[in-house]
Amino acid sequence: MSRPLSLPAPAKLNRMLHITGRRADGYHELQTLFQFLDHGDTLHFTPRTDGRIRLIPDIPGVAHDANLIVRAAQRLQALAAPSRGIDITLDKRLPMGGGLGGGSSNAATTLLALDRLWQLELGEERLAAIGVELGADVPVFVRGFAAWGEGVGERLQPAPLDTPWFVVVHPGVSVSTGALFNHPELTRQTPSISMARALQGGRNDCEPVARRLQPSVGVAIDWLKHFGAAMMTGTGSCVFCPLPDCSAATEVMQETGRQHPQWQTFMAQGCNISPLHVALK
Ligand SMILES: C[C@](O)(CO)[C@H](O)COP(=O)(O)OP(=O)(O)OC[C@H]1O[C@@H](n2ccc(N)nc2=O)[C@H](O)[C@@H]1O
Ligand SMILES: Nc1ncnc2c1ncn2[C@@H]1O[C@H](COP(=O)(O)OP(=O)(O)OP(=O)(O)O)[C@@H](O)[C@H]1O
Repeated sequence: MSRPLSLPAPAKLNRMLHITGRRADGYHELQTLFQFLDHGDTLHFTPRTDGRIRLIPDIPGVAHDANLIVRAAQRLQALAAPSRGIDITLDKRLPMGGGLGGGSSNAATTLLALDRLWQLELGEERLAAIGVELGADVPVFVRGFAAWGEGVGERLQPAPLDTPWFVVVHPGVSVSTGALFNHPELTRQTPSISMARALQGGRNDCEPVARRLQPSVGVAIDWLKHFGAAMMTGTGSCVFCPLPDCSAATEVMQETGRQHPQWQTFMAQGCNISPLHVALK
């Protein structure tokens, strides 16, 4: 059997996130700065010739056909010869529903991997268009550059972000993206700003509602604020704090582990080119 193609599915952070409006279909218009982390899941792809799509292992609580990896593979299989199949092994490291975009990143890695392995040559624009139907964060992972995102996050332009180290905390609870976006107290009318202004620093409009829905999110943000400009990513529940270098991040991580052993904590560096795209080069 041939060796599998192994590719990363990195996490993303929303370095700021403003909600500027709500579309007729209920989705919210955002302005956000996306950045990748050099930390995430890994997927291993081995082609089959019998048209089967297999995922090993399935994610507990996520039905096979609901898994974004399987859905991404099915979308591309519809554009390929019917004999094209794939075995996909998933090493999951990212907490689910944590605002790190793990599911979207898994889907994007699958789209780029199968485009290559099945020689479809669809290109990133087409893959991003397929991806946005799977999840609002898929396009940024397909494009692979740190970005200023508008619309629902699908209108992207490169953003020259700084690349600090981060300590990321999952405070042991999850925030439902749907419940947060439907909450009556959500700020939905932040005036639009320029990317240049956003790069000077911003907030996450989802934070106050996330604190209400899951008070542990607020505890984690307030803890990390002792060390730097901590905030929440996406709709939570993960929170992050930028630190100047690896040793500062190590210290904060160790102190967090001592004081809050119940939280899941990791550290990683921000990257403006996705580790997926580096691996595919
Ligand atoms: C908030 C972000 O994390 C920013 O990066 C993403 O936009 C969320 O993306 P996601 O988790 O892929 O979300 P989706 O699976 O597309 O949407 C989940 C649900 O959240 C709501 N939703 C999502 C994104 C958005 N811009 N407006 C919304 O109102 C919708 O009710 C939707 O049914
Ligand atoms: N391959 C997958 N990995 C993770 N979650 C998946 C996957 N496929 C489907 N899902 C579903 O998607 C939900 C959201 O997962 P994900 O990890 O992307 O959330 P998130 O980090 O909050 O993302 P976002 O920042 O886009 O809101 C999960 O709770 C799960 O039910």
